[in-house]
Amino acid sequence: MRKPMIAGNWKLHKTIGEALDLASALKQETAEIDDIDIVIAPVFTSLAKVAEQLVGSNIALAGQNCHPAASGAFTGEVSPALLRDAGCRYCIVGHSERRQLFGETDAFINEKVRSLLAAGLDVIFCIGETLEEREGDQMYEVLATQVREGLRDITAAQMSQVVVAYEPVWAIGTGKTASNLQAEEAHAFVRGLLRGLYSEEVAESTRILYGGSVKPDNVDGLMAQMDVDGALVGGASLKADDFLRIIRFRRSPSA
Ligand SMILES: O=C(CO)COP(=O)(O)O
Repeated sequence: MRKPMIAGNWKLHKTIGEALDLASALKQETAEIDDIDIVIAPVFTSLAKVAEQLVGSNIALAGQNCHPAASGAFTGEVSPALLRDAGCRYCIVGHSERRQLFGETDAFINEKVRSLLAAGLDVIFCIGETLEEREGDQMYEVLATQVREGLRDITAAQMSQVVVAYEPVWAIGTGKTASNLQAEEAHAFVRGLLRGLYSEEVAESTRILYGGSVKPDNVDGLMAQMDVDGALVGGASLKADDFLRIIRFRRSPSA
């Protein structure tokens, strides 16, 4: 049984004060929840303060990005060890915004994954196709390449520290969620890739989150899909009420 994960990617939003307010509201309301992994990813400048606020909570902290190097002349970058030092347990890598807006390649993303794992952080590894790729029947090929290249040299044992997030680019910030069926098809395909690259055990134990316009009114249907193990939430994670409703998704009777 895979433990569900609900993660909030705050992207470039919120001052330190606003981040503390939201983290405090979430902490209060999730004190009793222990059957779901809850993660939030504020901007770098808020991490250390939010970490202090989250002590004693059920909420874990994630960085939104990192540089693979441990230290050095990399102006503007943050290393996995520094994220850990700031209180992070996770880091998001391979987000489509990083791939598209900052030109990140599969090879660079792979370097980050390896560096994060070596530093003892868990990885939320994002993949997803663009609308053009989907409509051009390239979706499966794109996902296969992203998984194979992004996870290159990651061992089966290390996969216990990796969560995959399927985020179709056309569904991010657009209000166009993938249908339950579209999400399930992609997730089942990704699980099949993990089966081929690793083993049945790795495929069955790795969590695959869905991301792209997850909202309170569509989370239940998505989470009812067999291969959807959680959500990576952007816009709706910025409001306590919405994010809490997503955390409290209704489980389908068979789940
Ligand atoms: O990119 C996302 C999470 O990483 C999804 O963003 P939205 O939920 O705003 O579509």
